[in-house]
Formats: sequence, structure tokens, C-alpha cells
Amino acid sequence: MRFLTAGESHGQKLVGIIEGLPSGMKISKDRIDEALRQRQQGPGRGGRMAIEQDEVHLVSGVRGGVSTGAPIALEILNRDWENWEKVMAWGKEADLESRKVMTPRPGHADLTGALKYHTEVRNILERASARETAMRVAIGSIARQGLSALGVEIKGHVLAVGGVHAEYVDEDAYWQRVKQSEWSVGDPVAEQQMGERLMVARSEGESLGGLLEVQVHHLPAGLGSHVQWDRKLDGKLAQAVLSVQAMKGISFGLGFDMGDRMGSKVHDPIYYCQGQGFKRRTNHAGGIEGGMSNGEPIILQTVMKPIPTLYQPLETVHLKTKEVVKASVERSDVCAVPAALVVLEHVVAWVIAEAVLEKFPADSFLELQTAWEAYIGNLLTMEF
Ligand SMILES: Cc1cc2nc3c(=O)[nH]c(=O)nc-3n(C[C@H](O)[C@H](O)[C@H](O)COP(=O)(O)O)c2cc1C
Ligand SMILES: C=C(O[C@@H]1CC(C(=O)O)=C[C@@H](OP(=O)(O)O)[C@H]1O)C(=O)O
Repeated sequence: MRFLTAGESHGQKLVGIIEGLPSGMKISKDRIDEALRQRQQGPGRGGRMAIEQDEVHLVSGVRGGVSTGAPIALEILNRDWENWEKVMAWGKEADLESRKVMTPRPGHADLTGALKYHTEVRNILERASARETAMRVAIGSIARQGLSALGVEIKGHVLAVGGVHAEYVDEDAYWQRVKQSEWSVGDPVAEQQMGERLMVARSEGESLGGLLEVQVHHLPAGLGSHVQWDRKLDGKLAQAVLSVQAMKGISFGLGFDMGDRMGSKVHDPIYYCQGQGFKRRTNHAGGIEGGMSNGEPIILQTVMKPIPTLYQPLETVHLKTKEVVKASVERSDVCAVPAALVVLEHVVAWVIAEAVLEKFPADSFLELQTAWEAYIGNLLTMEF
């Protein structure tokens, strides 16, 4: 299974194509649209999110809400396009000289992209923008729906925003708060402090990042493989997570704390339970050993850097005149941690779905489900 996306932040639309999805899988457009709606939320979002009302158009490969096995083409329109048509001048001959962006913003692809592609900054920023993640969420939602039908669930948590860390112990209470609160961290004190931190950042022309966690539940042992570097599940998840704009690190389970502990305080003792098969007493590994899922929940954490466009811009250099000037700022989010969480859940869903299809290649969903159930049954009774 593979996918490709295209589209600029202020172009007409985002497009995507998925190939290799089995036939006979239920695809709910409403679930995709709900994920797109969630990705637009969060108290730190800027003016753009008031303009967009993201909705997916399923163009091919789905009939009557069920996949046909043919490539699935998707589109998401940019409502902002009508305000940018002249600037973008797509497919037209136009004088773009006056529309050049010549003051690259630190923290963005702007300068390096301009050097690498030998072009002004707009040609870089349009595609580097996280607007592209709307399509990755739509595509990931299809993967997530397939996983859900197999009983696999993905949950995301915001762990920290701008240095304010959330505490939560009770999963039920957490999900209750997630439904109620715009920060959705499950810790009312932290939510208030995050709101205050955001107000300060906004008033000072600053921006915020944070820490996020994604968990994958009810996966069997054996997805991914130890035999080749590019088949390792943790490696694939790392690639997908770090490909999301502004993500700068990833860890699994105990993560970087592992480096401070003795081995016996890190590795997860194995036991056997009749009817449940091989289990672990702890899950410090975060559900992956040797590049394979080990049957425990996959738990990964990532760090999002603060949004790079600052309303009090940093210094930069004008590409033509080489003068020291302030970096350009048109409009920006101040904090996009809650939105990024939705993106992360969906890029993780894609990688897991790909790993499922690598282990159980199938042309129809029934074929996949049959192989999946047989394998899980076998894991519980396997003799050596
Ligand atoms: C959901 C989301 C929204 C974002 N919104 C903005 C934004 O409004 N302004 C901005 O400067 N960067 C924003 N970013 C981050 C930049 O796109 C990103 O930092 C930039 O493309 C450089 O890539 P890198 O940080 O991965 O190196 C956003 C990122 C995400 C995930
Ligand atoms: C458009 C989205 O996010 C954008 C991501 C982004 C960036 O530089 O990454 C910059 C901003 O774009 P604009 O300048 O048009 O306001 C965000 O709004 C989106 O998430 O759908």
C-alpha cells in the first residue's frame, strides 16, 4: 500500500492517491471529515482556520461507502484559494516579480529551499507548510478505519505545552476531559496554565511547542521485522512521525529515561498466561522489540518545536540585497500542538496499516480479516 499527495498551502486544493487498499473495506466520509475538523481545532490556531472548513471529496475507488480495490483519489479544497489566486497565478503566465518572498523565516524550509531549488521563498513555503497534513489526516483516517475494523485502536495525548506538563492517571477521566476541553490534556490545572502560557506567548509575539504521545492498542506480536533495517517498525514509525512539520524527536516507552537506568529496571519480564499467550509484566519498551510489535501497546512520544513564524520576527537577510531585515510574517498559528496530535495519530495509523498488509497481503478485506484472526488464534496456542 502506498500514497502520494500534492497541493500548495494557498493553491486550489490538496489531492491524494492511495493504492493497494483491499476491496470490501467500509470507508466513512463522516469519520474522515470529523478527523479533519479535529485537526483544525485548538486555542493556538491562527486566522487561517477560521477560513477553512475542511471536507474530503472521495473521487474514485469507493462505491456505496466501500472500497473497490482500485486507487482511491481524494481532494480537499482550500477555501482561502480565492484570496490567493493572483499571488499563486497557477497555470498562468503572470508577472511574479512583485510577489516574491525574499526574507526567509528562521525555523522554516525557506532559506535552504531557496538555495537548493534556486528560487524565491514562496515556491518553497507553499509546499513545506503543514497545510499538507490535512490530506495526510484524510488518508490516515482511511487506514485507521480499516484498523478499527480489526479491533486496533489509536489514542493520542498531549503531554505538555510550552513547558506546562499535564498529569493524568485515570484513562476514563482523561477521555472525559478530552471530550470537554479545548486543550484536551485531561488535567484541569495544566489546561488552565497552558491557556495562560498561550496568552503570554501571543502577547509577546512568541510561539509554543510541546510534547505528544500516541498509543496503539490491541496489535498482535509480529508486525515489522528484525531481518532488514528498512522493515523495522520503530524505524518506520520514526520516519513517519518526524516527517510531520515541527516534530524534532521521538522515543518509545521509557524513551530517553532508559539511558539512566540499570537493565533490570528497563526490560520487561515475560510470563505466560493460558488463553492469553506470552505477556509482559511492564511495557517499558513501548510495545516494540527488535523492530517488531511485541503484543503490548505501542507507546511513542514526540516533541514539537515552537511554531517558527513569530509576530516579533527574528533577524534574517534579504535574499537579493543581503541587508539584515526582520523575517516575513503574514499570519500564523501561535501553538498547533492539539492539531499536530491529530496529524500524528493518523500518520501512525498509516504505518501500522501498512505493516498489517505487509504481514497479511490481501486483495479483499475479508481475506485480510481471515488471515488476521487465524494468526491471532495461532499466537495463543503456538507450540515450539
Ligand atoms: C498542524 C501544524 C500547524 C502548523 N502551523 C504553523 C504556522 O501557522 N506557522 C508556522 O510558522 N509554522 C507552522 N507549523 C510548523 C511548520 O510548518 C514547520 O516548522 C516548518 O515547515 C519547518 O519544518 P520543520 O519544523 O519540520 O523543520 C505547523 C505545524 C503543524 C504540524
Ligand atoms: C493551513 C494550515 O496551517 C498552516 C500551516 C502553516 C505552516 O507554515 O506550516 C502556516 C499557516 O498558514 P497560513 O499562512 O495560510 O495561515 C497555517 O495556517 C492547516 O493546518 O490547514
